[in-house]
Amino acid sequence: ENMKSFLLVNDILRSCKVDGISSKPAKLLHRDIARGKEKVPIPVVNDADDCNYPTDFVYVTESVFTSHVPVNTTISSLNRCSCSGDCTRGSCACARASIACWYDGGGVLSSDFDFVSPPRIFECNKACGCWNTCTNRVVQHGISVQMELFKTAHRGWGVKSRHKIAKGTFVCEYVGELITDSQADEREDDSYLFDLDYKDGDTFCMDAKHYGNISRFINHRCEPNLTPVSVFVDHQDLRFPRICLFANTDIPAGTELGFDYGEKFWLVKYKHFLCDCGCNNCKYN
Ligand SMILES: COc1cc2c(NC3CCN(Cc4ccccc4)CC3)nc(NCCCN(C)C)nc2cc1OCCCCCN
Repeated sequence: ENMKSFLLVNDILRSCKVDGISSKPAKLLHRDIARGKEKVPIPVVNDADDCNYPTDFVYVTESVFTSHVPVNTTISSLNRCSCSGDCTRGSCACARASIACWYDGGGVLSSDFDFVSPPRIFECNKACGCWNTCTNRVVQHGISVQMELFKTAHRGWGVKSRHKIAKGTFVCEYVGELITDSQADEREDDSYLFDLDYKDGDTFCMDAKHYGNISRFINHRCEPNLTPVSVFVDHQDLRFPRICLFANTDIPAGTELGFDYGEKFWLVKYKHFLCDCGCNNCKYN
């Protein structure tokens, strides 16, 4: 008996042996902030302070409405293709509506994709003749990049990649509560707004404060590694583009993700705080 308990204690001591430097492991606060709603888990870690994981929002995987907004989602209004094989050729109507099918076989934007002024992408949809596996279907298959929600030292929560992300990879969609411009004008906390700038008249907005996904935690970067691209899938109502964040460069594992929030954000926020993105050409500090 003595020998057994000795070996047990010995085992325990060995397992919690402290190496030379006390490299405190990051505290895992939650194994999946999406609670299984995404294809991949999104763990929450915090080795910056004693805050718990965020609970002041509802995790949703697609944008939601809290009041009636007239979006045309009739299948008869959908432009569709009648491809039988793969939708990469110029003959695919959806690819043509996007100017070209910008995705390569692996679901990654081709190297000639214009990240400076990106074209709208019309993915193949529920009315198309092609297979669900066709090349022109990427954001509709959801998140496949492994990310982690982590507490930054001075910029609240942030999102980092858990593996290398190749340039052109779809990372995540900025989802939230779809509201009108005038409703947005009444929102006291505008920290999670995203304008769906559509020229002709009624502009809409997304507010990820109360309803959102992992994108709501992605911070601003003056040298962004993500670029928002407007994508249409199961409706083609141009007032409501799906804002999809794609890697605009190769992103090494463990790198914080960020996109350019733009002038409008900083016009409002620079009175309250300056940018702390740490990039060489930081524009707002
Ligand atoms: C801080 O960043 C943003 C603020 C925004 C905003 N702020 C208003 C300011 C006035 N108060 C007024 C107010 C103050 C206090 C109480 C109630 C109302 C209500 C909110 N309003 C609108 N659109 C609605 C108005 C525009 N239209 C009428 C010109 N869009 C915004 C987009 C922003 O970033 C976008 C990029 C960030 C991406 C990541 N999140």
